[in-house]
Amino acid sequence: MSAAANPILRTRGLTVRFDSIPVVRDVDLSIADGELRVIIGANGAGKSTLLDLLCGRVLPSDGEIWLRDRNITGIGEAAIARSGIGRKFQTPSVFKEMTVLENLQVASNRQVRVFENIFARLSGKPSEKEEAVAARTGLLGVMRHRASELSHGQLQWLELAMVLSQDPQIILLDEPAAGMTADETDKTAELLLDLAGSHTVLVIEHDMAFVRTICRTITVLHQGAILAEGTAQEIEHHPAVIEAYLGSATLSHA
Ligand SMILES: Nc1ncnc2c1ncn2[C@@H]1O[C@H](COP(=O)(O)OP(=O)(O)OP(=O)(O)O)[C@@H](O)[C@H]1O
Repeated sequence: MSAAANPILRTRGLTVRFDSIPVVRDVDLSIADGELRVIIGANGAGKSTLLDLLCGRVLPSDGEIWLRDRNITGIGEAAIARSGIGRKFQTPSVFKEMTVLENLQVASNRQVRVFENIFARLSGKPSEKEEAVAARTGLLGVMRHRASELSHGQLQWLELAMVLSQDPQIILLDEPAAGMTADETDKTAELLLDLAGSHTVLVIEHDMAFVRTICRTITVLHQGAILAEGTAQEIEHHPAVIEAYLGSATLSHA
C-alpha cells in the first residue's frame, strides 16, 4: 500500500495462514530508511504476527520480505537478526540476576556464543559502546545495578539497549510503553524519536496518545490486512478506520 522513496524494508503480498485461516493477508509495506512507523489495530488484527514474520520467527505462507535489495524471505530468524533486524518483545527477556552492564555485554556478544558468555567472567569495565548505549537509553546511572532491581520502565529500556547493542538497522518494538508510568512513557517517546533517523523503527502500539506523540506515519491493520495509512490526524478521520474501530476502545479511548 505505501511506497517509501528509499525503502529499507519492503513486503510484497505478505501472508500467513494458521490452519488455513489467514492472520496476515496480502500486506505490502514500504518503510523508509530512518522512518519511525507505528502499526495500530484492534486485538487480534495480526500486528504481532506481522512483526513475527518480519523477524523470521514465523514463516510466511505467501509473499516476500526485502531488506534493501535482498530478499530475506525464509532465511531464518538468526540470519535475519544478523542482517540487521532487531526485535524487542513486550515481555523483557533480560537476565535478572546480572547487572545492566553484564546484560549489555551478553547482548553484544549474543551472536557469538550466548551460553558461554553467561557463564564466562564478564569484563567489569564498560566499553565506549556500552556506555553510549546505556546513555542513550537512560541507564548510565544504573549500570552496576542488577536487572532485578530495575523499575518496569528501566527493564524495558534495558531490553531495548540489548537490541541496540547488536547494531540493528531496523528495530521492531511490541508495545514499548505498555505498563509504564506517565513519566516513563514520555521518556520512551523521547527515546524512540531519538532513535529514528539513525535507525528505522517499527512500533506496535495501542495507546493513541502515545502514538500521536511519536508518529509520522501510521499503518492500520484490520483482520490481517492494511486498512489505511497516514498521519495520526488522517487515520483518526478515515471513514474505514472509524467504521472498523466503532465500539473498540483502541481509538475511542485515546
Ligand atoms: N501460532 C498461531 N497459531 C494460530 N493462531 C494464531 C497464532 N498466532 C496468532 N494467532 C491468531 O492470529 C490472530 C492475530 O494475532 P496477533 O497476536 O498477531 O494479533 P495482534 O494484533 O498482535 O493482537 P493483540 O493486540 O491482542 O496482541 C489472533 O486471532 C491469534 O489468535
